[in-house]
Amino acid sequence: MRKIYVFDTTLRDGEQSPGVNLNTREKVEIAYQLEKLGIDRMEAGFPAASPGDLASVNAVARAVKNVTVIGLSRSRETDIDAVKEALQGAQDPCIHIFLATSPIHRQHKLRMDKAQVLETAQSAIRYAKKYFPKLEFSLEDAGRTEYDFMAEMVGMAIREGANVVNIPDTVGYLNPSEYGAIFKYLKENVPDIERVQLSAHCHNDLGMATANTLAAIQNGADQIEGTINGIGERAGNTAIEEVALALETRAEFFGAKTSLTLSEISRTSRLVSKLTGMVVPGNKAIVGANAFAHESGIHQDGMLKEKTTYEIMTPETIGLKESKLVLGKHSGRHAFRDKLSDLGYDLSEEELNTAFSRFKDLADKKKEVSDGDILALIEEKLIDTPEVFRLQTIYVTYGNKAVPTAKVIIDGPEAEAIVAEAEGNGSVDAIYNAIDKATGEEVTLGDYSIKSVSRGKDAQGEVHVVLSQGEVAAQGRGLSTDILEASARAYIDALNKLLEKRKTYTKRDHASL
Ligand SMILES: CC(=O)SCCNC(=O)CCNC(=O)[C@H](O)C(C)(C)COP(=O)(O)OP(=O)(O)OC[C@H]1O[C@@H](n2cnc3c(N)ncnc32)[C@H](O)[C@@H]1OP(=O)(O)O
Ligand SMILES: CC(C)C(=O)C(=O)O
Ligand SMILES: [Mg+2]
Repeated sequence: MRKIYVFDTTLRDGEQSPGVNLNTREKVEIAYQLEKLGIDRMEAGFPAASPGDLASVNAVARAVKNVTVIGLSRSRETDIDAVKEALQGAQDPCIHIFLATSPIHRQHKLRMDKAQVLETAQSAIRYAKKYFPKLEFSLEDAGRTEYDFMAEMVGMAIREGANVVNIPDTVGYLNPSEYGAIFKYLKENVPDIERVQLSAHCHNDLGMATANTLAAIQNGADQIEGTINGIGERAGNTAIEEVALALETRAEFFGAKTSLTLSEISRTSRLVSKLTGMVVPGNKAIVGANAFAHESGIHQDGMLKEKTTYEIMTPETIGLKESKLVLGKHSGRHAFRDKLSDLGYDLSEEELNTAFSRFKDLADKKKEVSDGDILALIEEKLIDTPEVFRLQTIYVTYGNKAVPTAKVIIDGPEAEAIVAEAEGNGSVDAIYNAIDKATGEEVTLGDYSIKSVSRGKDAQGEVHVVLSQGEVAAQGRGLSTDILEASARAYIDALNKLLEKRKTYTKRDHASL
């Protein structure tokens, strides 16, 4: 299996993401984690950019031991001197010099012709080579550079002693076949090309960074450059984790591998996201929260029967504990039963069907149904009290300067709809007064409490009430994404239990008479 070297530039190109600014302590923390991940080379920053970046690169250079530490430099002696200073103390230092080669950059940005670009790069490499045995040279915007000029620049870099030559698609312009073709062309047309490693550095402007990087590997690239989570300038860089997992998962196709410790990927991703403040989208390949999560019933059923039906990689590979079967409105009975069994419930087919239909009602109202939701739903269902009264509808009118009113429609003992309206000193009080009117029962509210049983804006509220009537008391519980509805449900639940208890209380009383 061919080894592909990993050049991580999270701390340099990644930090160029608008809004990201890592201080020295944060850079060192990420650097230690990258070292654990097993990257081969780490670009720690651009020392000429600021004294702070120079100091950070130096701190990283002194901290990590098993990784080549790299500093970026323009083709200028002052920048090279800054890298020299920054990499003092590094075990294995390397300088990375770049100069743009495309006609657009030559004409508009550098205002140089081809000969000047060649000469500027050549003298920079020559100067840097006096201090750095290891040197990488990048042809910035190589992707939009003429083939023959690219070959000329690469040939010059080889003769001047570069160890790695990087062919960046700086603006993410190319497609995989075009990018792959560049590597093939250079391999076939540049004398002594085998004396250097060729590197791929892609940007994701058209969403093709990973595909382009893989195309480069297929066409002979020895090194890939990228960042964790694909962060970076504009739409970002190639996401290292994507390339590493593509090579791992399709090893038979690519015949190449990185030497990353893949089980550190998830941890590294979380750290980079936390310290850069760049949130990883849920659907991001490999490290997104949904990358190993399944919500649809058909997929969950497949997963429960055989994981390879819907997972081409295991979550354990990247250091996650397990895949997630998320219960939501698209879930089916198989996943629901599995969740209940995890929670310690073994329901009969009939109980399961009832619980499942209540779960679907809840799932229609909530994005994700949590374990807490399910426990509440099941426990509520298992208490087998006849529903003398059943809540149909509530309407509440509330204004901080008006008296709250509530209207309830309740199915009564004969399944008849009873309508009642009442006022109260709050919305819940108005609802409870309306229920009292509708049911004709005189009860005393002893206790009322409310708590959230799940998280987020669409969390379910669980209301507990205690009602009493003479010596008989009963507690009830109501669950809903709306706390007023949960309050009404709890009240009616307690009332039904109270009526049931009252029957046995009266019988026992009569028996003892
Ligand atoms: C594709 C990439 O990711 S390249 C890396 C991009 N990263 C960064 O730019 C982050 C760090 N940069 C910085 O802090 C600043 O740009 C500095 C300190 C490097 C330079 O700042 P300034 O001296 O104020 O110059 P400024 O950034 O405005 O302009 C860049 C200058 O460098 C020149 N330049 C650009 N690339 C190169 C290069 N590879 N080699 C030599 N000169 C270059 C430009 O032509 C321009 O020169 P000019 O001033 O003669 O017109
Ligand atoms: C500095 C170079 C390698 C770069 O980041 C790019 O061209 O994208
Ligand atoms: Mg870049």
